[in-house]
Amino acid sequence: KYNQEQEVNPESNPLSRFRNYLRINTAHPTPDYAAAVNYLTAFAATIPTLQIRTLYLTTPDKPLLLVTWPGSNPTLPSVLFNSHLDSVPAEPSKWLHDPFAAHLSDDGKIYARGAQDDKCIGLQYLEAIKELKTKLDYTPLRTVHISYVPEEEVGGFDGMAKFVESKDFKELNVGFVLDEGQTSVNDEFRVFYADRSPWHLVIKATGVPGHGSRMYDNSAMENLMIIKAGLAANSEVISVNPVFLKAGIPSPTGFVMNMQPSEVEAGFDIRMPPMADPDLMRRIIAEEWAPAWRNLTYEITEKGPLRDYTGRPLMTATNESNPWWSVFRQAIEAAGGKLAKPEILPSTTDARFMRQLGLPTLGFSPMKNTPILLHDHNEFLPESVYLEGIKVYEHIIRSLSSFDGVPVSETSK
Ligand code: MET
Ligand SMILES: [Zn+2]
Ligand SMILES: [Zn+2]
Repeated sequence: KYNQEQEVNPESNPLSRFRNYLRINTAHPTPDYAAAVNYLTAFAATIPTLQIRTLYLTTPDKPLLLVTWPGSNPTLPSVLFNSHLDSVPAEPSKWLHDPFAAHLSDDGKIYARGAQDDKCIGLQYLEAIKELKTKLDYTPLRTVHISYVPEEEVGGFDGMAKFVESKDFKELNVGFVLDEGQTSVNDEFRVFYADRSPWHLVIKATGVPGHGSRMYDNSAMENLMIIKAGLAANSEVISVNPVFLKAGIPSPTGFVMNMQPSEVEAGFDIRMPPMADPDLMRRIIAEEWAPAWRNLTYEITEKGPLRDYTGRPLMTATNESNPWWSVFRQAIEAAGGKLAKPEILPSTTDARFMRQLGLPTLGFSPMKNTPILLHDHNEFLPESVYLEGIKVYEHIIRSLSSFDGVPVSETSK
């Protein structure tokens, strides 16, 4: 039965399946979730014993696909592998190849939006299970779940945030989670024990309007310019990046040039590492970046949790106190891989919602010797890296799902 797909389409192999998945346009603002879910469902259905369910936690246009490989001891906590269905948008005119054509270059690179972030892992999970099941006839001890969630790239609020609150999630009895990670530019795989939490900050300056030729104090532009913003070098510090500016008085030919505006606005993407003190940050914004005495007002939107339900920073232990950590690390070694020192992810993933529950969650995508192109133009993944990733997941899924150690329910510290 598992050869059904090959019989229907003899051309079907891991690389063609990956490229076909990449051709489904799930980029915002109009992600085709239904097509992605149908595609993954059709492939998962070719692998024996997999159970497939689609959940609707918000509206019918935002499905969540759940694939389950039942373990021989279903009372043990399960292992969850997560990936998101959606992608950030792409600007086709700035790419070498159509971002939704999954073009294969002569040197073996697959170009597509989502190639690294994170359609690779979504299919690699299934390919690895297919190998374990159909070639090795392996049966897991613990149940293995794969979740394909919508809306990660817009904050996860209609996706993973709803899922972790659901009865369906509780019934999975999850003990450990692997979610997406990031590319490594050298020969070591990277692994992430925390994310940074995003804040959106909009600062609005008002000031005295006036003739474009005058040099007076307290203009809106001058007030905005006093904002102190810095660029961060690594993921352990708070980063503040300006992402938009709104200013000027529009005219039919562009902007009025000889009037100084009375209002200007700037938006910042702030990323808070898990140890950051949110109260201190709020105070710095209020007192130093947007002081009212300079006619500055501001609005902060905190896009997700910084602490778990017991008040602790959202970090997963990567030492002996977390038995899943050793199992994971050994699996990478068994696959012939080297692991870099665990890091905080500079960006943000749905992992934060699972860490908030106290679930040990690592961020990992098996991509090495590859430039970091997430959210960038010309995102690509070499075929060889994709195929090696399947082998790595075979080791990981096998090790985690056969781990018979005492599950620790509260291991995130
Ligand atoms: C705003 S929530 C995070 C969305 C996306 N994964 C990012 O890191 O930018
Ligand atoms: Zn991602
Ligand atoms: Zn992303």
